[in-house]
Formats: sequence, C-alpha cells, structure tokens
Amino acid sequence: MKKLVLATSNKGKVREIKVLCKEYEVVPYTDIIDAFEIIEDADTFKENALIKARAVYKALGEEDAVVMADDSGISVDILDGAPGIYSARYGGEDADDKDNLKKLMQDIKAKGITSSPAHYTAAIAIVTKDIEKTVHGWMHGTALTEAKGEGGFGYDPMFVPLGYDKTLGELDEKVKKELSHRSKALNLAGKILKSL
Ligand SMILES: O=c1[nH]c(=O)c2ncn([C@@H]3O[C@H](COP(=O)(O)OP(=O)(O)OP(=O)(O)O)[C@@H](O)[C@H]3O)c2[nH]1
Ligand SMILES: [Mg+2]
Repeated sequence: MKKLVLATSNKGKVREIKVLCKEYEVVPYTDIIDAFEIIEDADTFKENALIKARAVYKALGEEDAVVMADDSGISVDILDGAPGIYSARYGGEDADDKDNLKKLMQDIKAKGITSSPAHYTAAIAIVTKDIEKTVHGWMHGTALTEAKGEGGFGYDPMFVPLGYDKTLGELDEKVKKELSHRSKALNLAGKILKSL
C-alpha cells in the first residue's frame, strides 16, 4: 500500500481522511518526525494548504514522499464569510474547538438571529518531488446559535447540512462522509494520487 503523509496535527481530520482514503497507508507526519509550527499566513485556503504540504515535504527530507495537507474552515453569511481561513484561531491564538464554537454561536446571536446560511470549505494540497496540486470541496448548510450532538469535530455541533434537520453532531457519521467539503475535495485528490 502506498504511503500518504498528512501534513496536519488535527486528529479530527486524520480520522476522517483515514476513512476516506482506504487505499493508502495514511500516516500523520507527527508519527514520523516531531511536530513543528507551520505559519499559515496566506490569504486563501489553497495557499495555506500548500504552505503546510510544502513545509512537511521539506522537513521529511525523503525525496519520494507523497504529502497531503488540508486547510479548511467555516464561512457564515451573516458574518460576511467569517471566520473563513481564521476558523482555527477564531476564539484567539490558544483557542480550542470548544472556544471557537462558543464564539461563533455568540457572534451570530449578537446579530439578533438564531441561524444563518453558512458553508464549509476544504482545500487539499498534494506535494511530491514532481508536482504541487490543489483541489477544493464545499458543503453548504445552516449555522445555528445552539450546539447539538457530539459527532464530528470543531463546528459540527452547530452546523446543519442542506437537506437535513439535524446537526453534524447529531447525524450518523455516514452523512458527513457522503456530503462533506473534505470528502468532495478528497474525491478529486484521489484522481491526482492515482495519476502519480
Ligand atoms: O466542525 C468542523 N468540521 C469540519 O469538517 C471542519 N473542517 C475544518 N474545520 C474547522 O476549521 C478549522 C481548520 O483550520 P486548519 O485547516 O488550519 O486546521 P488545524 O489548524 O485544526 O490543523 P492543521 O491541519 O492546520 O494542522 C478548525 O477550527 C476546524 O475545527 C471544521 N470544523
Ligand atoms: Mg491550522
């Protein structure tokens, strides 16, 4: 089985990508080398995904490595697309998933509403010695001011996908596997991986 090194330290992403990339031996880079800080200072999901994949490819020092990174986030219409690329740091530099979720629900509530259209974006970058490629996936739905359920990770307990009446925290994980920004992007990434 071909090895696919993930340039992420997000356990939720690793879990989902392992399920969605069954034909590969998916290994987080932190299983191979020590975790190091990667500054995600670009303006787009795409460029941030490339920064992460390039940094890990270089740090591995293994010419034949195939490295994949995911940069993702949630964009809420009533907040003009925030937090977007800042989703991981929305509650502050040291914020965890719970702090971020709480702040996003509060900020929507502060607009005097209890829900807003929103979408997730995932940019996936693949870096090898020969190529640098990126693909995207999106999932549309509604962001709520109330968190429900324990499934998924991050903002999932406040997000209801289009066509459903429950949050990703409550829905069976199969739904997210079918519909998510990450699964759509990984489907496209799979075609690139096959062509390597
Ligand atoms: O509820 C969620 N369901 C998802 O499916 C999802 N995908 C992304 N996110 C949130 O968006 C930010 C990503 O930031 P991000 O891409 O920089 O990742 P990260 O910093 O956590 O790890 P790394 O991959 O950079 O190491 C983080 O706040 C995530 O919680 C999600 N939240
Ligand atoms: Mg990050």
